[in-house]
Amino acid sequence: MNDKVNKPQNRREQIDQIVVTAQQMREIEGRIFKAGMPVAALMEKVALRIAARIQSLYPLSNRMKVGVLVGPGHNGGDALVVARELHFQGYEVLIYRPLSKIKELTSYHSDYAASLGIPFYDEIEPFQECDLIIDGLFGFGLERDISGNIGNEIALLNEWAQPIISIDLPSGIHTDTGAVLGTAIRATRTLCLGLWKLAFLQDRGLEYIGDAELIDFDIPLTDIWAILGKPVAIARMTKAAALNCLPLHRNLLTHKYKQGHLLLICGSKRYSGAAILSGLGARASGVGMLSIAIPESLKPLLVNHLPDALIIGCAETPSGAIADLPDTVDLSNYTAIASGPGLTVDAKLVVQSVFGAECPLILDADALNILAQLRTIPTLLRRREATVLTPHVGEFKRLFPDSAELLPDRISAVRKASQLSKAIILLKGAKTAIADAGESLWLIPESTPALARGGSGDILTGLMGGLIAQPIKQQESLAKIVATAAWWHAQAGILAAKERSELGVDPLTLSQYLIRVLLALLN
Ligand SMILES: NC(=O)C1=CN([C@@H]2O[C@H](COP(=O)(O)OP(=O)(O)OC[C@H]3O[C@@H](n4cnc5c(N)ncnc54)[C@H](O)[C@@H]3O)[C@@H](O)[C@H]2O)[C@H](O)CC1
Ligand SMILES: [K+]
Repeated sequence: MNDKVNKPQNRREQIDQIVVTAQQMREIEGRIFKAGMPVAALMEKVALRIAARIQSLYPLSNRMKVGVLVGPGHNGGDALVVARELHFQGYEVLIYRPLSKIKELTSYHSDYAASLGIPFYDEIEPFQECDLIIDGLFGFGLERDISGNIGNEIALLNEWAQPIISIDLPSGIHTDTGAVLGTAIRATRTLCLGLWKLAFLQDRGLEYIGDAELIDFDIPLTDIWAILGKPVAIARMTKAAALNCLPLHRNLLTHKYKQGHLLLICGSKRYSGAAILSGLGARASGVGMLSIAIPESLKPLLVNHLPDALIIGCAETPSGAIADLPDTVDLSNYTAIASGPGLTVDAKLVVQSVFGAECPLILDADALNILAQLRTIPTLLRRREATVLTPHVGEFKRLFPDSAELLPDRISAVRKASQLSKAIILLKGAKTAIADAGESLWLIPESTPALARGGSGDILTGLMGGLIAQPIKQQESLAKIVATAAWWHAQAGILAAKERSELGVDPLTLSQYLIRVLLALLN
């Protein structure tokens, strides 16, 4: 066996990037059972790790009262094992079991818990005095809306103040789409079991999942690859994955012309700040050379803020937008071109003029709105080099109205648009998704609401353009480099929000925290 694959830190890094549907989880676990692992033994193994984690989060203190919600399936089985173990550790445990018809293995654990004298209830009232609730009603076996009495009791639970820890998924959340099926537990924290479920990467599940963490239970990588294949269709962008695409180490013999040359086309009289912000994002990327094409009248402003960039003054339209690039600009000089921030839709000609560029082209903001006014997909299909689009949902709907019908399932929507247009599409959101027609779909698992403000997208455009322009290790796909830029941008936002509060992450500050993220990675 290749010990590199099973070396713990490598294994855990690989596990952390994997995302599965309910069906894939079932098939992976089916391989484990087929290989001889008894279901009861796996439940015991998993649930003991859940119990240990809960005790570390909520150490026993003066007769802590813990309410355990037990559903009809193995999620309930897990919860019953946890209830038993907390009981033996001295917690005062109450069990809520609303359904009489339960799976056989779950019924054994239920009988044993009752034999220990743990009280059972079929209504939720008595749980109001609990210090902690453990939610084992439903896991990835939820098949339909939660209805009837359980739904009412969940609604009541959500109004109470005590913390709720959900096992595997918040009960009521669809494993794959993150949608609420009828009603759902609003968990303080969710302990996802074995492999990240797709719901954890969908915006919709966010407010029900709370803090998310993975409880690993040693699923062999070979069982995972056997079901998911390699490269996996959907991957979480993690620090380990990003490290390979970040400009952390430079060749000692390098010089500025070997570190890439980005052309940024941005800004207008109306939106001069966007040009500065995208320039700052590009500078933070470490790109060797940065050229910024802006309306001539903004030149003194840009030179003042970015003296290290080559500022190209362009002829202006009557509204103060870029009319066109000067004839002296030779697009073949650049290793990437990014266009969009602050352009306004009057800059139509210049955006069209770069579609022929023989280097990766990143389109954001008004460049996307201009593209949407043209025939989007035929225009993109004519490109011979990679095109990266970075729309938020509104821009996405204008660009790809058909694919947008799949929303709010963002993963399906962005994947379809990428397959139709052959472009790499980054769909912004609480869980940003990056789709490439042929490759893995990358998801950014963590972000912060602090980034939801004007200007942070301009930083991302510059950062991404600068990263793509650099000679990153060849074996990394462009989609992964795009995902790395989004991950880097989100990590800078998270770090800045931690130190300055969510209100303290203005785009200028954000650009300064980008380098802080690299420093943290290097130490
Ligand atoms: N499979 C394993 O080896 C392991 C599973 N783990 C845990 O088990 C659950 C998945 O268990 P499963 O029994 O398949 O599903 P659930 O526990 O989620 O139970 C659903 C159960 O309830 C029925 N049902 C579905 N929808 C509804 C509804 N709306 N109302 C009422 N009843 C409903 C359905 O028939 C199912 O039987 C997984 O999440 C883990 O927690 C172990 O942890 C690891 C090994
Ligand atoms: K649950």
